[in-house]
This record gives sequence, C-alpha cells and structure tokens, in this order.
Amino acid sequence: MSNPAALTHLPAWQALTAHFSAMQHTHLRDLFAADPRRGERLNAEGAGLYLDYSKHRVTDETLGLLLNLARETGVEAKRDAMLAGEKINVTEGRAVLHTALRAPRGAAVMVDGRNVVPDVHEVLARMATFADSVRAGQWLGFTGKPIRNIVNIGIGGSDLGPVMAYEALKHYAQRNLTLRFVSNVDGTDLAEKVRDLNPEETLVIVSSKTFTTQETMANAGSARAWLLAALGDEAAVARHFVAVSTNADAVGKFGIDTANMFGFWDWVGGRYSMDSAIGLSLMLAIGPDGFRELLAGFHEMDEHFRTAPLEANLPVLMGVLGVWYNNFFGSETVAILPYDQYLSHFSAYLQQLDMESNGKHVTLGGSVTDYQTGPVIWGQPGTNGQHAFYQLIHQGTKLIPCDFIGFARTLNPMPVPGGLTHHDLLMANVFAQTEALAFGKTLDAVLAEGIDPALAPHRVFDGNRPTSTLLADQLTPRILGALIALYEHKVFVQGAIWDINPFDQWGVELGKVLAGKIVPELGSEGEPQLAHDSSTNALIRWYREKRA
Ligand SMILES: O=P(O)(O)OC[C@H]1O[C@](O)(CO)[C@@H](O)[C@@H]1O
Repeated sequence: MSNPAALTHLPAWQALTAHFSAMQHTHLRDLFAADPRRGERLNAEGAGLYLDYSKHRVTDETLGLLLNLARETGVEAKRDAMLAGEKINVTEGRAVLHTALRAPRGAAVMVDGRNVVPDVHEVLARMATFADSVRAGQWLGFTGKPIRNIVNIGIGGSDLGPVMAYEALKHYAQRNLTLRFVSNVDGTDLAEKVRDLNPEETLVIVSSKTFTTQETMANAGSARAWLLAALGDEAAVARHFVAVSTNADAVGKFGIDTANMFGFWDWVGGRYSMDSAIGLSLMLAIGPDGFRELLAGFHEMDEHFRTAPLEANLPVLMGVLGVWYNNFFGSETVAILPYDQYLSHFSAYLQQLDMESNGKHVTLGGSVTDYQTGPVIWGQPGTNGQHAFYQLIHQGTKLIPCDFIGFARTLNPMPVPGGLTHHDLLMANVFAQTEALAFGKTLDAVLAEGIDPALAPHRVFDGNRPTSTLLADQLTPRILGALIALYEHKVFVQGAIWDINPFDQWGVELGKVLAGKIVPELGSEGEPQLAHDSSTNALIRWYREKRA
C-alpha cells in the first residue's frame, strides 16, 4: 500500500464514509429504543474479560463495514505474520514477538530458524531462582544483610510496565519488600526514592534494553555512587546491582557482573517488554508463581486474538471502534477510566503503548498518510476523574470515546452503612457514568423538573457520548495480563488498518540527539557552540547565567 490514498480508496472505507453521513446524528437513545435487547446483544467475552460495546454509535451495519475494513486491510494476515515471527518491523528489520514471551513451554516460535521459546523459559527460570532467593532473604548484600528494598532504574518501556503492574498487583506483593521505581533524569527522582533506604539492604535493577539511554545511565551511575558512598568498596556493586538488558557488553562495562544480567531480545519492543525480564522487579514483588499467572493471562488473550472470529474478537472490536471515532467522527483523544485504585498507572502505561506505537504519519510504503492515525490517550482512575475532567466529557464540545474498566469483586472489601460496600458505590458510578454519557438528559426532562427555563440549557446533557465497558471478576495477575494483551493487540489492529509500523519509534530520536549536543554546551563557558536558532541560544544563555 505505497499509494497514500490506498486506505481511503478501499471499498470498505468508501462504504464507511457514506454510512457515516447517514449515522453521524443517530442518537444512542434511538438505537436502544429500536432494539431494546441491544445491551444484551452487543457484547463479547475473552480471556476472562467482558466487553459491553452496545453504548457505541454503531448499528449492525456499521460493525459489518468496520470488520470489512479490518479484512480489506489484511488485519488477519498481518496478525498471523506477527505471530509467526515474520520481520514485520520493517524499518528496523526485526520480528515482533512479545507473544513468544508468554508462549507455554513446549511451544515453538521460530526467529531466523531458531525456536526462541526455550530461550524465553531459560531466562524465566533464572529470574525465578533469583527472585526466590531474594524473597527468602537468602541473597545477601555486601555486608551480609538480606535485601529489603528493590530500586528499578529504567525509563519508558523499562519503567512504565513494571511500575504499572507493581501498583496493579500490590495486593499480591511480599509485604516486607519495598519497591521503588526511578525513571526521570531529574535527580529529585532518585534522591527522593532512596532517601529513606539503607544501601546495605538495597538491590538496584538497572533495566534498559539498549543500556545506552541517557536518563537510565545517569541514574544508574548516581545510584552506584550512593551505594559506594555508604559501602566504600567497588566489590559491593556485584551484590547490589543486577541488570536487565539486551546489551551484555555495555552491562559488563558498567561494572555489573553479566552473571547477574537477565537478557531479552531485539524482537521485544521496549513498550511490549514488561512480561520479559524487564518484569524482574514485578516478579520480585509478586513471586514467580504470580508472574507465571500474569503470563498465562497474556497468553489467553493472545489465543483469543489469534482464534476468535472478528465479530467476537475483543482487540479487533475495540480496534475498529476506535477507528470509527478517530477517522470518521474526528475524535482526537480516548479516555481510559479504570475504576480500581490499583490501576492508577494504567492510563500512563497505555499512553506509551498506544502513542509511541501509532503516533506515526508515514505508511509502511513510505508515503505520508492522508488520514488520521493514533489518538491521544489519557485518563485517571474513577471516581476521582469524575470530580475533575468528566464535566468536559459530558457537556464539552469534544467527542471523547471512553473505556470504563471495572471488577465484580474488590480486593479490599469495606462496608458502608446500608449493607453495601465501598465497591458497590464505586461500581454504581461506572454504570451511572456510562448511562449518563449515552442517554444524557433532554431539555424536556429538565423543564419537567421545574427548572427556570433561562437556566435549563445549562442542565441539558446531550448524551450520545460513546463508551466501552470492560468488566472482569477480580484484579488478579492473570486478568491483568489479559487486559494488557488486549490493549497491545488493539493497538496492533489499528496500526494494521492505518498501514503504519507500530513497532518503531523514530519520533523520539531527534530530541535525544539534540539533547546530546546541548549537554556539553551547558558545561562550557562561552557562547553556545552550535548554531542553534536565536530562541534556543537565548534559553541556553539564560540557564547558564542563572544557575551559577
Ligand atoms: O530500555 P531502554 O533502551 O533504556 O529504552 C527506554 C525507552 O526509550 C525508548 O526507546 C524511547 O522513548 C522507548 O521505546 C523505550 O521503552
């Protein structure tokens, strides 16, 4: 598809364009009135997740056309190529096999003629042995004390996944271990995270696929200095530092014994790596069995994605519904609204997963797209968001499709008066919000309440705001794995439809290169050496004068 107009010229796209003209003003109130069982019909289940997509501005015809678009853009063939280890990351010449990270022992996934599944399980076994010894207090620090604190140093995919999953699964974590995550090159991050930790009882995991990332290398160097300031002997590094990386040379040069390095492979993208050795901090927290459960949940969703018919395929449905709003209604953002405090970092995690994957405007064939691609992803856990930004979702001028995520059972049951629980209150809000967003409140209904007609327009809710509701029994490692894999594959489906490569990230390079050039200029005295623009020169000059 090197012709930039190829996607928008496909029969399914053209049919959707015509269909959109007919559908754009159709109200969810009318769709539900015409089909009272719509809410029982438009749902799908997979890997322990229940998706209600009835509150979307679609008819059966819309869904048929959207699935035709998935077929015409080759989503199924592209999925199968990914799962088979083909080098679909064409701009980097790499296979894309995060699914192999959760393949069961005994499966075969070939990369360049080698079955990588045994390699995956060999690393998992080493991680488990290490995690067991730390958790049992058998891995001793340099002065003979057991490890009580784990500090993961990494950024982007080497941080967001582990921190999100640690927060999500804190309930299952070993309580006598303290976990901290340092990512920002701002020294405040490291300073505050280690301030109350005893270096003698602290293990630092340096997590970096490349082991060259400026932020991580700076933080790792400073963490080593912090450790040595207390322990005074280079030999302490081997007991207190381990690495997760694909770059053994750089790990060795940093001074970490490569016997204490846990590897992964170039076919694992950074933002798809939390279930590789990058999840070591999580495994330390929840234990090898919990981590295996997480992998089983990922795998269950992988299997659902691979085998379920498109009509009942959760990632496909969520993917095509996203395309409907993004490319036809012109929605620019998607809100992720988990109703579970443990998922407080979930939307931040999905920001990288989705925006670093599909924030592209050049097709696989090298042409500039003439259509929109990846949306802005944002969100906060409910109910807090309701008291912050939901006003705009309900009554603002922007159409913001939302994903609501909730659970049948909480991990922290807590009664409230009236025989109910905090969790009942929480879930009542999920159902109330999606109902209010879909159906709103008409002017007639407002006036019928006796509201002053002059004020009534302010009280009207147009409704017709689309939502998905994702429900599961309880937040377990297995369900978390399925949930993450669902979004991984949703991103894949959309990238496949948009004909872009979700697996590179050239867009982060330019800033990195320029920062690398400016760093030495901040250390030198005279005028900025390089020919920046006048704004950048003035900013550098201002900073050098003021910081003195
Ligand atoms: O694991 P590394 O190599 O330190 O990279 C960290 C992050 O930097 C990026 O390359 C760019 O932000 C991400 O894709 C990656 O997750």
